[in-house]
Amino acid sequence: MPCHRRSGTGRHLRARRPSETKAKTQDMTTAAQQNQLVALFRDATVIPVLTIERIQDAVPLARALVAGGVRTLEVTLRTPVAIEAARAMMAEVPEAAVGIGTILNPADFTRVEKLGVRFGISPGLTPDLLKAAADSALPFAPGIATASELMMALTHGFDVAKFFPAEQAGGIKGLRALGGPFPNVRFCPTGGVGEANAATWLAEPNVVAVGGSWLCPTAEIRAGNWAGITAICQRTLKALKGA
Ligand SMILES: O=C(O)C(=O)C[C@H](O)[C@H](O)COP(=O)(O)O
Repeated sequence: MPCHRRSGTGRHLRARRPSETKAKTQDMTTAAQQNQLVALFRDATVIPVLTIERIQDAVPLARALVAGGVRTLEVTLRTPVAIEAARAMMAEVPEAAVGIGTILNPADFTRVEKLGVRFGISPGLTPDLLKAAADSALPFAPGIATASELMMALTHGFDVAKFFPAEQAGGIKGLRALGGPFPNVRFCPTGGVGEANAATWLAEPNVVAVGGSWLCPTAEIRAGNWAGITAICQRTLKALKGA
């Protein structure tokens, strides 16, 4: 599939900086990190976008998702307990591959890279955020909705991107149009993806995974309906297997 080719942006190597908790080493390139991310995303297929309001929900929620076969989790920085929630999930639910979403600026990135999470995601990008991410060892997928944003991401070596908001920013037709000039970019569409259309998105050759909140509705989290969340995950994965 053409989507497996790398864009070959030729990342320069950077020296280890002792001040960073998780330093980028001399033999590490952004391209290698992007390949790690592709492997993780492909394995995940679906990535729940989690908004955790109460710290005590973090571990049972992660367990419910893992029980439903969904192991790669995006904890968004939308709530004050997000960082603590990610820490608790990593400590108590080692089967989960925990990442952080809604990274909006370099300060967020710095907080996140110290956590030891598997990946970072943002809904959009800024030059400062891309620079922070390119200097870091943490695999990162910037959010893009336009060709210009994608070009900026590529300039910094990022050829795996979150396409956000996927449905609202052109849907499958929009993604296909972007695939023309950028055949080597791999995408994780998020925003408006759900049980009804996940398979359609995943059938696109340049889509490595889809993300969304449908796997973990706020109402179910608030109600502590962990069995219900497990059931949504199982139903979704079953439908995708049959697709
Ligand atoms: O918070 C973030 O970091 C985001 O980038 C946005 C989320 O990924 C989408 O809002 C999820 O969209 P829905 O699945 O339609 O709810």
